[in-house]
Amino acid sequence: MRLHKNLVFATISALEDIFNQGQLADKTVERVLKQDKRWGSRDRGFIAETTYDIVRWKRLYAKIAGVRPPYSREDLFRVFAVWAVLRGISLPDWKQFSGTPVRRIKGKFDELSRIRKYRESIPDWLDSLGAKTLGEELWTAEIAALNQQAEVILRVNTLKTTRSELQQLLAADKLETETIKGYPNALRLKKRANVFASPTFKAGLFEVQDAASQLVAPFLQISPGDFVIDACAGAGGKSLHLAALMENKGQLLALDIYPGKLKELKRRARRNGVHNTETRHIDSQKVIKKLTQRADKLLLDVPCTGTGVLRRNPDAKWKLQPEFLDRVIQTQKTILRDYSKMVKKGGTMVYATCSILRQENSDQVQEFLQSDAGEEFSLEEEQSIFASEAGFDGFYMARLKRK
Ligand SMILES: C[S@@+](CC[C@H](N)C(=O)[O-])C[C@H]1O[C@@H](n2cnc3c(N)ncnc32)[C@H](O)[C@@H]1O
Repeated sequence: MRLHKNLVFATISALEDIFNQGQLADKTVERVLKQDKRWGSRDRGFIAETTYDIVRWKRLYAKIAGVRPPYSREDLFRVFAVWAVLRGISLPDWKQFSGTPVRRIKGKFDELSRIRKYRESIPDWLDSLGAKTLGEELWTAEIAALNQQAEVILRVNTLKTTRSELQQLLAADKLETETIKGYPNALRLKKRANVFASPTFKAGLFEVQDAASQLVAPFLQISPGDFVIDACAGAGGKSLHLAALMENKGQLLALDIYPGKLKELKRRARRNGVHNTETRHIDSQKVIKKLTQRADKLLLDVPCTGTGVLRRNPDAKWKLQPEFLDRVIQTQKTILRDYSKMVKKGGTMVYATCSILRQENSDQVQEFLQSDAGEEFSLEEEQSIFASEAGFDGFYMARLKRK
């Protein structure tokens, strides 16, 4: 592979914003990719994938390069050089790369690869917590799996098409896909591509959604005529799936504390041909109170550390702090206590996270069941999905029944 100056410089700018300005990796990459209209898909792919790669391996590469934050441009070029050397890419004779110690980089890599927190490029506190929570063996496998780049998985919008029809339409658009056993509405892209540019996406025939995430809506076991509440709906990834399973019948109420996310949900719902969904902004506790014992089915896809989705958000490894874990655990407790009141007697609730930490998952559910608010509930089924076992994102879901 030959390195092109403008692509490498664009990558360095992206890294500067992410590492030094604390900007989000996805938003930064999106912005940088708009800088030059002449870039083709391979150029864009290089910038996006290299940036993500270096974000993912930041601790390891910075240690090998011997640089510390805040990173100067020279530091970032050194980190970039480590990335290139470890991938066997020969460095061009630009002044930024002069004197790169290729043999030393390889030697340091071998030495640091023996220590998990460097090899997997994770903060000390997260490494200790993961090992304590999951046990050494599972954590070692899990963090390695969470450091792999996520594949592109689509969820077929069954309100508008079928899986085989979509597969054919995508193939006509040069997007080859394959089905995944055990995931009835999923298609895996054989080769990474920008699916959002496809007319099939614009026509609402699919959404991009990880296979593990596609298990959550069916886990709620909804029937078409149900009154369903998705209480932490965000921009509606799972609401759209719920609406499709409901076959546009019954009623789906999507709630969130951020009206901007609900606006995006409405836009996506229009594209998806969803007609049974209403959004409501939670601007006070009254919104929840008014819905007391109304829901046949309630989904609590609560805010969490996102430790199960590090494959797609590698910068979360650096943004996440122990204090955030404590705070989010409190938020989850409050949501479970207050929002569970919306479930009818005889109704069902699913509590879900994209975290692999027990503290946010089964511990929360057990504590809820033993509390006053959880008195009338019993646990019907729970499922922990690990990236190292399933090959998809890490997820947790528990289905509880109200007596
Ligand atoms: C894991 S995300 C939900 C993702 C969404 N269900 C999806 O599938 O795309 C959690 C959501 O909870 C929302 N949230 C945070 N605190 C909340 C609260 N107290 N009540 C309701 N929603 C809340 C966040 O804004 C965020 O959209």
